Amino acid sequence: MQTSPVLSRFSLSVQLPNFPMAGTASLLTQNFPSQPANTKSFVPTDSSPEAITAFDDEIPTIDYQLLFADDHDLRSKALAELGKICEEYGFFNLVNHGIPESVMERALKGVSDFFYLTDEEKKEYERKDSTDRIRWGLGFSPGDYQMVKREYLKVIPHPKFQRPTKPPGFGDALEDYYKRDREVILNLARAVSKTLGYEESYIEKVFNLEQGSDVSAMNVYPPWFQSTTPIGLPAHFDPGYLVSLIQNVNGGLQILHKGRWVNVHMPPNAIFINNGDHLEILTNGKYKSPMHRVILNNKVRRVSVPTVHGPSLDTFVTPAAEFVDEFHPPAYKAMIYKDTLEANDYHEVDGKSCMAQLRL
Ligand SMILES: O=C(O)CCC(=O)C(=O)O
Ligand SMILES: [Fe+2]
Repeated sequence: MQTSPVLSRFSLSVQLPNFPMAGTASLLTQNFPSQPANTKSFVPTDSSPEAITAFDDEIPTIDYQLLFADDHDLRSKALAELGKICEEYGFFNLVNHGIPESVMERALKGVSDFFYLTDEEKKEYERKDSTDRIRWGLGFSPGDYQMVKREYLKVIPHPKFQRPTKPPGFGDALEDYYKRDREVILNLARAVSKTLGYEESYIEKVFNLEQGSDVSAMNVYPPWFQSTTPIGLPAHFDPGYLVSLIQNVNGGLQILHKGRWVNVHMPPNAIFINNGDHLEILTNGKYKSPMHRVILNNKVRRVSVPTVHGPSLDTFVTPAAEFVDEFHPPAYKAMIYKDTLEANDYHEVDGKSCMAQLRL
């Protein structure tokens, strides 16, 4: 892996102009009683320019086709590489995954268009209950609910996708992408099972993926949001076993690797994958879930579509016996997947993590 000694500084240097809050101004005067009461200890307290700098280390790449190659040697080599990356990094760019660029573009365009709807139109999806299947909302600055950093739309692609009905065609575009994304992730889970020494259906069975709970929290980070800090989404971990992410422009996502922040650069048409908390629990800490955050960029409007792929809601997630012995005692509490999400009030991506409660 090539390591750049050069710190790449985001050009914003925290001098964000006081642009008017286009499109969201009226929302800011409203009360959002269901916002999280706190953002826990993962919120970085230091958001000075130095604190948001990150390195441009190379992000590992996995060629999806090679994981399933007919050629035994090619396949074994690719699986060995996948295992090493899951253990040493916990994230990678997935290329050659077979999802047509047009499918990804259509989904991203749909998300972008959704966020251009009027506040009135979007408010139909404002949160009413923590289990709402489609939910739109604003992400705020830690500790300051006047300071908007991002807008999000959350949907549940699986087990039962309930499509947003506007703008026209958006639901279909999402459904198409989610279907293909899920296929890729299920195959990836098979490959990951093998890297752990199990038969390929291991994760599928132990997490009951037929009824697997997938959650997609689409985001837009417009450049005009007023900001005293450049953090668009505070540092956090994702639940689930694997998380997939696509975006419309490169840059903004940073991930913690070996104690330092790394800018996530994605080649065109790649899908960014990271281990989720529940893969970390299953492997008793072997395949760790990486901490990540989003830094605002005041030049571009960035849209991202992360999808958390999780066990079925009733799965009792516990470290697998194969990863526990007298030298490796269980490092995590066992808990039903739904309860871990509920303990977090379903705010999977708002700077909180179930891991704090699950680590022993
Ligand atoms: O927008 C991004 O790049 C990342 C979003 C994220 O981490 C999340 O939604 O969990
Ligand atoms: Fe995340």
